[in-house]
Amino acid sequence: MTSTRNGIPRVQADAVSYRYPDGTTALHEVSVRVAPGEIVAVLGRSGAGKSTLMRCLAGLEAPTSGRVLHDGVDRSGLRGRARRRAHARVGLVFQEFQLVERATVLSNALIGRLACQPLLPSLVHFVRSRDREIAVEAVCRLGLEEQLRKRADALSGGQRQRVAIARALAQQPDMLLADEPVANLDPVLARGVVDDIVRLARVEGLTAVLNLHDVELARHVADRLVGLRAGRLVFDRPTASISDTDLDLLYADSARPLAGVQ
Ligand SMILES: Nc1ncnc2c1ncn2[C@@H]1O[C@H](COP(=O)(O)OP(=O)(O)OP(=O)(O)O)[C@@H](O)[C@H]1O
Repeated sequence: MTSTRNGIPRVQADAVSYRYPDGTTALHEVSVRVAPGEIVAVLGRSGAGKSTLMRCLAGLEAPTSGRVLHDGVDRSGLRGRARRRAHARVGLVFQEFQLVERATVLSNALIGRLACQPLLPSLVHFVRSRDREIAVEAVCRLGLEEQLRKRADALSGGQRQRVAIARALAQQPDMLLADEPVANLDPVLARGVVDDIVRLARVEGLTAVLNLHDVELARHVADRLVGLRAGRLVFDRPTASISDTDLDLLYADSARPLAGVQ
């Protein structure tokens, strides 16, 4: 458990359980706290509940029981503009990039700005010059200035994911949540993109929570590792304190006992 100087985590899950409509319970009373500026990687086997936890932390799903607090506040009751503002504070990056393929890099980044606007201007795609500046700056920070006017479908996989990160940064979030952000990329590109996310998070003082399949990469970049197994929290500790044995047990066949892991 990590707390900030004033004791309030950037995001926390308190005894979060999540059950899908078909009855699958994906999370069982998971509690996690992430301090401002902290880089946390979520690990676990396929089906362990990583994406579900990410979606709960992002506020995209409401827990079946338990609660999620952002800066100490439960945002689930927010509606309208307050809700949009709250959502804009969390920048999301997904495996599938989710770009508008036929739009330019700049237009895709500008979508991040629309998330910060009141509903009406965003519906008519009204773009203020300040929004454009912020979007251009985000694209440049990802090293894509040469590609500003290119269409998203004309970019490589690594460049496309960088556009998705630029879109998230253009929201000027205080937290980045990246759910398998590099699962579609080769290992070298994957490392480059994750390094970019972490570098930018550190420079901007952003909190970052990453769901990563590559354990070594996670160990390399994260301050803390959260291990999930069959929807239950197995560990949540500083990276340096997680041993190979902890990781072996996290990924072991379900028939094997979990004794000794905490
Ligand atoms: N829409 C859904 N409806 C029903 N069950 C679901 C749904 N999405 C996920 N699940 C189930 O919830 C559990 C957790 O899934 P989740 O996607 O969170 O795991 P994960 O650790 O992210 O897996 P992966 O690494 O394969 O993406 C799994 O048993 C999965 O089958």
